[in-house]
Amino acid sequence: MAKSSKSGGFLGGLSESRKMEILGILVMAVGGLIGFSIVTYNPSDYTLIQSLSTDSLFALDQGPVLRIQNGLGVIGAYLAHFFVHLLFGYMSIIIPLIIIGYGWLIFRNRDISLMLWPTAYGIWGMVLLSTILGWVNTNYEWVESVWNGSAGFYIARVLQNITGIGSIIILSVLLLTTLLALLDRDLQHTVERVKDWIANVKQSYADWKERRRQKKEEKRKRKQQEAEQKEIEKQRQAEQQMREKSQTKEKQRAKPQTKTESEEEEPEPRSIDDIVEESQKRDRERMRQEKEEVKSLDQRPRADIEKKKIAEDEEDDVDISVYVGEGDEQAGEKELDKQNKDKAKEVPKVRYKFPTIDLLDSPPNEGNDVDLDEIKENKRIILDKLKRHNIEIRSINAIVGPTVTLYELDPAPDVKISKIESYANDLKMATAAKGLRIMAPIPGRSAVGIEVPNGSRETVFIKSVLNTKKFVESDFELPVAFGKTIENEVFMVDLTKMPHLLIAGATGSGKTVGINTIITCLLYKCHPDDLKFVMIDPKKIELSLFQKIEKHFLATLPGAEEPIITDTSAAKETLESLTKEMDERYDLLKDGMVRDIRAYNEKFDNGELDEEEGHRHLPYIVVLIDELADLMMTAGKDIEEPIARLAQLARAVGIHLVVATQRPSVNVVTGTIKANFPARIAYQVASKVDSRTILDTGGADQLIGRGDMLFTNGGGMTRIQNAFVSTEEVESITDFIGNQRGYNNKYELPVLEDETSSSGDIPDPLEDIDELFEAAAKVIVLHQQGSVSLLQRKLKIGYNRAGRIVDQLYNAGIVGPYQGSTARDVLVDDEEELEELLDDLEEFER
Ligand SMILES: Nc1ncnc2c1ncn2[C@@H]1O[C@H](COP(=O)(O)OP(=O)(O)OP(=O)(O)O)[C@@H](O)[C@H]1O
Repeated sequence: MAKSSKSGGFLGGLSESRKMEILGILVMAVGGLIGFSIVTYNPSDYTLIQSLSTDSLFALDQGPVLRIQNGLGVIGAYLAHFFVHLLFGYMSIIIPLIIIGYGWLIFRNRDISLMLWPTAYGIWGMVLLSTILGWVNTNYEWVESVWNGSAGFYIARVLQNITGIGSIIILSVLLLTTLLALLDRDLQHTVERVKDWIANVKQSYADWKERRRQKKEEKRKRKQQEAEQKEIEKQRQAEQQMREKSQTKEKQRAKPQTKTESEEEEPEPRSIDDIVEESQKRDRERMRQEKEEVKSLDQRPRADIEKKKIAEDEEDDVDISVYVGEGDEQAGEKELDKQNKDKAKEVPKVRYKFPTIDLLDSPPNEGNDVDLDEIKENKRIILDKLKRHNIEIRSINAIVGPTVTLYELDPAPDVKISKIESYANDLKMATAAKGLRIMAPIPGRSAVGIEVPNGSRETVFIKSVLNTKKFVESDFELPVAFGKTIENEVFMVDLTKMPHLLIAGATGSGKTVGINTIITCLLYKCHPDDLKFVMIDPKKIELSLFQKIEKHFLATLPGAEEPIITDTSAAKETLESLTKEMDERYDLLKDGMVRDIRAYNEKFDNGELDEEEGHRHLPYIVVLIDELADLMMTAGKDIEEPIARLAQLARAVGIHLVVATQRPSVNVVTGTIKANFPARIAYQVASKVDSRTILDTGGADQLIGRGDMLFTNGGGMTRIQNAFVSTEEVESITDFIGNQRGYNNKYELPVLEDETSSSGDIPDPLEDIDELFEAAAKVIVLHQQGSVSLLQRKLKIGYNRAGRIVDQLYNAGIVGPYQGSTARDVLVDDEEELEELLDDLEEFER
């Protein structure tokens, strides 16, 4: 009793944590000693200790005890016998390791439940390994029994008795799954990784074969060229010899008359004037022929000329000619992949494979079957209607597109073209067509156009658009092939030229598919080093598929919880951060003395700009907003302002906006937004008013949905059938990209200065003043620009430190308050004034 109270008193004087530390050390020591006894195990020790009497342990003569080889003496010999011989052989070392693990956690005062999984894995691994070794020992005696111990041996025996030779298969499978689970908790992921690895090996092998083939081909060509060269040389020499021979013969044969005869044989030397005149004659002839050819062609714009006339109908007095555009020339099946493979090699920084064309569905049939009966019927109705209103038509061309057929009417000279438009509703009723669009006149022509939807429409598959020479060979920076025009031509634009795009369309009209088309086009042509997306999706589902390409293509704020922004305040913050990125990029461009991102990247890639000074390769950033209305309703001006600012200025620094909305009302698509988005797409909208809001004219209300769209870039208007890209296709592309390793660090947008800490008043302005404060003040006054990024670059310091210094400069009255994404004003005009201010501050400090 007394003893225990005494010890309690001794321990009671220690803090709880110290007690734990002592306990931890004790536990670790026990583990260490057991481990020591196991590693110094010697089978002969046990026989020896059995022969020892208790007396010998206390005898001064240590003779027999000294023969024990275990490092922990007699106790060690017993312990090692128990763990190694009786239990799991040397594999039992795992037990003391686990004990040490527990000891460490106790010592560090951590939750010992952290050891639960390692304990379970450790014990399981120990039993499994010793059983496998026991199995090997039972059957082949390759290993000594000290490796498996009696328990391992026994379990292996029992297992073999029950399952025969299958026992080793069971053990192998258990070992494999344990290893996989240890290496990677997610087995599916592992399978994917193994598959990916195999694919990479295959790819490398194919690349190697291709390179070898190319080398062989080059060698063969070189040899062939050499042989040809030799042959030519031989011929030349032979001719030379012949000429020399014949000349000498000639001279010998008729010396007196040489002059006249040789003059007759050799062609008359031609003067320069003769040659010029001849070539002019040839040019005149060629131009005459070309003019003839052009005359024989239709005199309409280029797109129209390529249409193929497939039928003519002269049943009544008005001719109708039916044309179907031939479409763009298809590229070879693997041409895009090959080109992309080469492109990927140009960026050795990251191993990246472009999505391959076989991830896309092939169109089931080539082209659209033209329904001539339908065309004749429509012609009859149109003519009939117009005749009743005394409008005479001389001829009709029908151009059959994937979704609609355009009837181009050539009215008699005395017909007032605008009159035809007023009969639109009449015509609509007569043709029973859902969306009938009348162009009176077709811009720039004296013809009237009536677009009537086809009875059966053709789906324009994305593959049939991407796998064309036009797309594959395009050298646009951000090529987007929306789909096909009425002439069946691929309609392609460079997003960098637009430079921003506003999309509107009622729900279900094909906006999301349209955005997916844009992303798909870009993914098939742009390397992740050159392109990042910022995806804002308040509807939360439309863009979620692209989460998988996060590691490659998405740019977010540092520490952002979701790669796709769905929440309004995060959207606002991201847009503001983008304006900051824009400002920083402008600073970089200014510093690099270039005018746009293309020239900047060229200069940087050529090593003309110093990374140390903050220069970096700038990827294009495409900002996608799927549903502007949701953002505008909740945040209004806060969202509108950064969008307008980006739209006004971001073009040169490679930031492009694609903004979509299903509610093209004036409070969503405001004047400010509209003014900054010259390129617009309208899918089907509910009313003419909506159409006017987005296109400044009617027409979108007459579209027929499912990707039927009108595109305008400020000038004319083009009707396009949007290419269809299915969810499954998007999934395969994103899986293909997402399963690759990607970048170690995501592309992060700049952090916004915390308004509260930046503009709020800090009690003591000179508290913890930074060592670089003075230097920073000088830089800022010299450049007359109060920006954090300037300090980062000039002083080579991190963002946070630069931000802190700017706060201190603000408190010292050197720069003005925080102004969102623009740099702060500098309140000190020159160095002299700065010196005075700094002197005052020093005095104040004292
Ligand atoms: N280019 C296209 N070709 C063929 N079908 C299309 C095309 N675009 C859209 N569709 C069809 O129209 C449906 C609706 O398209 P989508 O989801 O893109 O519309 P949306 O305008 O985004 O609608 P919401 O605003 O409700 O999301 C698609 O599921 C698809 O079946």
